Amino acid sequence: MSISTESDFPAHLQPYAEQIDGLREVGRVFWERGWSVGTSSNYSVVVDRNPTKILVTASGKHKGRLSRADFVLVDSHGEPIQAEQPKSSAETLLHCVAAEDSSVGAILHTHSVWSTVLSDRFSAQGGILLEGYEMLKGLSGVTTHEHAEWLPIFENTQHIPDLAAKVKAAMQSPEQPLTHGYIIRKHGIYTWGQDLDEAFRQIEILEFLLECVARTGALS
Ligand SMILES: CSC[C@@H](O)[C@@H](O)C(=O)COP(=O)(O)O
Ligand SMILES: [Zn+2]
Repeated sequence: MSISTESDFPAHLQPYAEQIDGLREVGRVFWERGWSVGTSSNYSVVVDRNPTKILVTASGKHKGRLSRADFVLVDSHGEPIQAEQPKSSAETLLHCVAAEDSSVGAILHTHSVWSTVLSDRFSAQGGILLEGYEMLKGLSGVTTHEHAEWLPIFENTQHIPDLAAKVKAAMQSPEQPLTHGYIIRKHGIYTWGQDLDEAFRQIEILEFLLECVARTGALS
């Protein structure tokens, strides 16, 4: 396991030490829960809005063992702000499209077993309906278990700009805008919040609800 020291903490990232340590803690917790095993997942925090600066995990890093150097600052188009940084997440553009909403301050992506399994099981329906659960109230703005949460499923692809364009259109859809997140088929979940705490809480709630759906199916 690599242990980071101040000497390998790049100077341009040092102003963001708090956010970086928050994202490293997310990686440790999600790894322990089996939601971010190996190099899967990516996480980000919006650290500036004028102009937009997003701190995102570097690509291909073990998310349970992120060092302080395993982060990249990108602009709103996913381009690195500073030269000589590691490569940012292969899915950086998915963070950028979510961050276009000015109320979004943090974006989290997990590769849990339940979201992966259910994304395939429900792909023909185009999404998963989560309704009737008390735990729905853990999602921002939801105040009753009678809420019906639609979690859309997008086809997986290795061409992230295409997927980012589809997610962007869905986020701006007047009929059914993406509110709390979405799933990528046989891949994982993306969610977000106004800050890292809110995004963390939302992924916990979504993971819990998906496990309920999956286990309910297994019982019938
Ligand atoms: C285990 S490979 C997973 C990747 O292809 C990708 O989906 C992922 O979540 C992590 O990619 P990364 O480029 O490290 O951010
Ligand atoms: Zn992924």
